[in-house]
Amino acid sequence: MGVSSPRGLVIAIDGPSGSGKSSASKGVARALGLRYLDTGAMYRALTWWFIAQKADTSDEAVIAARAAEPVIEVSADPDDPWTRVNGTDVSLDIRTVQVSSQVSAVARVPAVREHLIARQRAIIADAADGIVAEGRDIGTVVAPAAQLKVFLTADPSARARRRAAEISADTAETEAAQARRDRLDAAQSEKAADALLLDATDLTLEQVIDEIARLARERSGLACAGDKSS
Ligand SMILES: Nc1ncnc2c1ncn2[C@@H]1O[C@H](COP(=O)(O)OP(=O)(O)O)[C@@H](O)[C@H]1O
Ligand SMILES: Nc1ccn([C@H]2C[C@H](O)[C@@H](COP(=O)(O)OP(=O)(O)O)O2)c(=O)n1
Repeated sequence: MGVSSPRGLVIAIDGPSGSGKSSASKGVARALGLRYLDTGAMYRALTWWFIAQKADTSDEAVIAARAAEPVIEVSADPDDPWTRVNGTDVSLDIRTVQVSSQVSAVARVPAVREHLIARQRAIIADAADGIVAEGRDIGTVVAPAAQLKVFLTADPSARARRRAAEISADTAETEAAQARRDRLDAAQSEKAADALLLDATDLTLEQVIDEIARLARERSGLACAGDKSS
C-alpha cells in the first residue's frame, strides 16, 4: 500500500473510544474549513453489513474473504456526516451496542485493514484543501506524513461517563464495554512517536478544538485554505 501525497493540510487525530476524536475532529474541520474523515465509521459500516449478512464476525477467514464486497461510502462534510452501505444510509445503525461489541473483531483482520486503509488514503489524497482524519492508526499507518498528529486521551472514567450520557446508557456497563474494546483495539492504537499527547479529562470540547486548531495554524503557517476563524 503506497502513501498518497495530499496537497492540503492533513491533521491526524487518534485515540481510544470516547476520548472525543469525532467531536473534536468535526469542530476543527469546521473552524479551519477542512474536510473530515471518520475511519471508525468505515469499520463500523463493514461490521454492520456482516451482521446483516448473518456472517460470524469471529470467523477471520469469512471476514477476510468478503471484506471488499459491500460498497462503503462516508461523507467528508463535517456539517453533514453520513455513512452508507450499498447506497443505504446506516449512520445510526452503525452506533448500536451490537455493532460496537463486534467491530474490533472485524477491524483486526489484516485483509479488512488493507482494504479500508487504501480507501482512507484515497479520500485523504482527494481532499485538496486538507482534511482532519480520525481513528486509531491515522498518524502511524494511514497518513504518517500528516503535518499535525494528535493523540487524544482522557481518563477511562471520564470517557465512559461522556459516552454513557450521549447514548443514555449505564456508566458502569459502558466503562466495562469500553475496557474490553480498549484491550481488543490495542494492537492498532499506538501513539505515533511524533504525535502530541492531549489529555482531555479536564478540558471542555471547545478547549480541545481551540488547542488543535491553534496547533494546526502554527504548523501550517496560517496556510489553511478557507480558514473560517478570522
Ligand atoms: N472535552 C470534552 N468534554 C466533555 N464532553 C466531551 C468532550 N469531548 C467529547 N465529549 C463528549 O463525549 C462523547 C464522546 O465523544 P466522541 O467525539 O464521540 O469520542 P470518540 O470519537 O473518541 O469516540 C460525546 O458525547 C461528546 O460530545
Ligand atoms: N482507524 C481505525 C478506526 C477504528 N478502528 C476500529 C476500532 C474501534 O473499536 C472501531 C470503531 O471505531 P470508532 O472510532 O467508531 O469508535 P469510538 O467512536 O471511538 O467508540 O473501529 C480501527 O481499528 N482503526
